[in-house]
This record gives sequence, C-alpha cells and structure tokens, in this order.
Amino acid sequence: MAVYTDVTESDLGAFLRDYPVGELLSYKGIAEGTENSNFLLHTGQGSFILTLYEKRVEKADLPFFLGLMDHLAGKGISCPLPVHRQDGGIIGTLAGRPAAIITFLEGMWPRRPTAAHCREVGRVLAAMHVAGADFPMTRPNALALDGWRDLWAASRERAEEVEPGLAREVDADFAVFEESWPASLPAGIIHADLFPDNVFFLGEKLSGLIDFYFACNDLLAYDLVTCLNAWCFEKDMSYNVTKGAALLAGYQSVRPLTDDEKQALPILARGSALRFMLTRLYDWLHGPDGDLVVKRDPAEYIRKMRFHRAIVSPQEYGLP
Ligand SMILES: Nc1ncnc2c1ncn2[C@@H]1O[C@H](COP(=O)(O)OP(=O)(O)OP(=O)(O)O)[C@@H](O)[C@H]1O
Ligand SMILES: N[C@@H](CCO)C(=O)O
Repeated sequence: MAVYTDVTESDLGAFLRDYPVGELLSYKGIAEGTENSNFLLHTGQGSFILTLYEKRVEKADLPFFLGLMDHLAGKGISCPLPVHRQDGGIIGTLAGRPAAIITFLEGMWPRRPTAAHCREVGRVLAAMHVAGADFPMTRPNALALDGWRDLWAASRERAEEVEPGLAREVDADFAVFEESWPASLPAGIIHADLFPDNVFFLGEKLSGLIDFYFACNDLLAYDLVTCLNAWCFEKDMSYNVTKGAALLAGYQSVRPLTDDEKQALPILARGSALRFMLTRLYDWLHGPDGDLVVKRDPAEYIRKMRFHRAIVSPQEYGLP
C-alpha cells in the first residue's frame, strides 16, 4: 500500500471505539503498495491492518471483497479476516474514506521468489479457485477489455513519453484482443493481483494471501497467467521456465488445466501483461507524487507484452 490519506490519532481512536480490538497503543502508515492507504495498528488485542479505500475501490464492492475473505478463510485458505464491529458491520468511514480493519497475517512476501515459492503459489491459487466456486456473490472484472480501453483512452496521447512506438503497439494488441480473446474457458472467482507482494511466506511455506481488492469473476486461467507474469520473470525480463514449470505444476496438482486453457495461455498472458502495463502507465502519467507513494514502472510490462507476442507454443511456459 501507500498512504494517500492521513489519519489523526483522535479520529482513529473514535473510529476504533466500535471495534472489539481494545485500546489503540500505536499506529503507522505502511509505504508499500500502490492502491489504498494502509496502517499497521497495535492495540490491546494485538496487531491489525486498517485500510482506507482509495480511487480504484468502489465502496459498493467492499461487501464482495471482505465477504470473499471470510468465505475463503472458512474453506481453509489463509487470508486476513475482516473485524466485525459491535453492530455486526465491517465497513466504516474514516477521514472521509470507506475503511475496514482486517486481521494481521504473519509472514513476509518473497523479495526473490524461488521455484519452490512458485510451486506453492500455484498450488494455493488453484485451491483458492476451488474454494471460491461456491461463493454466492459475483463481481464482473472492472479491468477486463472495456476497462483496459478506458485506461488506454486516458493515456494514449502521452504514451510516447514512456516508450516510443507504444501507441501503435498497443492499438495493434487491442485489435487482436477484440478478435480473439477467449470467451468460453472455465471461469470463477479470481484474485486478479496475486503478485509476490500479496503472498506471505514463512520460509518456503506459504502463510497467506492478502489484497483481494481486485478479486472478481473471470477466467481462472487468466489468474494463473497473471502469476506467471509476476513470479517467473527475472530482473533482466527473461522468462525463467523452471519457475514457470513449478508454478504450473503446483497449480495442476490441485486443478488440472483443460486443453483449451493450455492453448489460450499465450493470449491470456499477453492480455494480463497489457492490463498491468495500462494501470501502471495511467498512474505514471496521472497519479499523485509523494514520499509515501511508490509508482511502478510500466516499461517492465511492455517487455512482458513483447515476450508473449513471440510465443509459438504454450509449452514454452513450462507445461509438461
Ligand atoms: N493482513 C495483513 N497482514 C499483514 N500485513 C499486511 C496485511 N495487509 C496488508 N499488509 C501490509 O501492507 C502492505 C500493503 O498491502 P496491500 O498489498 O494490500 O496494499 P495495496 O495498496 O492494495 O497494494 P498493491 O499495490 O499490491 O495493490 C503489504 O505489503 C503488507 O506489508
Ligand atoms: N500489482 C500491481 C499493483 C497493484 O495493483 C502492479 O504491480 O502493477
């Protein structure tokens, strides 16, 4: 997270009165992350995370996100639990923003993911897909093709500031996606942002998933390729097929892919790379600057889009 909205001690003290977390002992803003404002709270009852939801999170979607965490935790997927107020509610208002408190998860996100981490994340992603199958709420993916078009329309004019030729390149991608984006693959609840900074480990054992604020209903294999993009490229942007194979094997140890899903991996991976390039590009051009806001580089995802365009067979990702 970042910290876009400041919270005063007196406002926070008043807000916490309705939650069964005991007395506030200390709190501090968490610089990590990009989407919402997060604070680590120490209270008489332990540690908690306070989140103030910012621009990309609609208040109307919060019952879906927080309800999903409750549902998945009930099915054995380790993730934070929303803390319920005395009146049963989980969503409040603080400093003019929608806000919630969730339980603190032990662990660290892996700064240098290994093949063992990749295997674990694949396995737990598939378990999350299975566990989400009977979640009763639905939420369309706001960052599917239509959402990408909106981001592109808002950034296209200045895209060349980031990379010469980018406008032409992305226009051509859109033409391909309009024509051939897969429509009928297995779908369900996806995390949609399962990057290393959203997965905690204790050693090489996965201890939990966080940040469900892009979760939605979409193609399950799209979630998988988002992980291939986020976990299996090295700093020089080369694809590490050992890590890819481990992630795919971990996933398939719980939920084997259909043949159609396997064939669709290259186009899905290319679309997912475009999605993250576009949000980064938008934020790069329009986002606020500040000490507690980290901007992510769109160029990384331009390289990944190019890698996927050159893929000839899905086996290149490390499928057996
Ligand atoms: N439940 C939790 N337990 C422990 N730490 C947490 C928890 N939730 C968030 N954090 C801390 O806050 C940081 C940012 O959280 P999160 O990834 O949800 O933010 P974000 O702004 O949505 O980020 P992103 O850019 O990944 O979307 C995490 O890296 C972690 O340090
Ligand atoms: N995981 C995203 C940021 C949060 O959505 C990225 O790396 O661009």
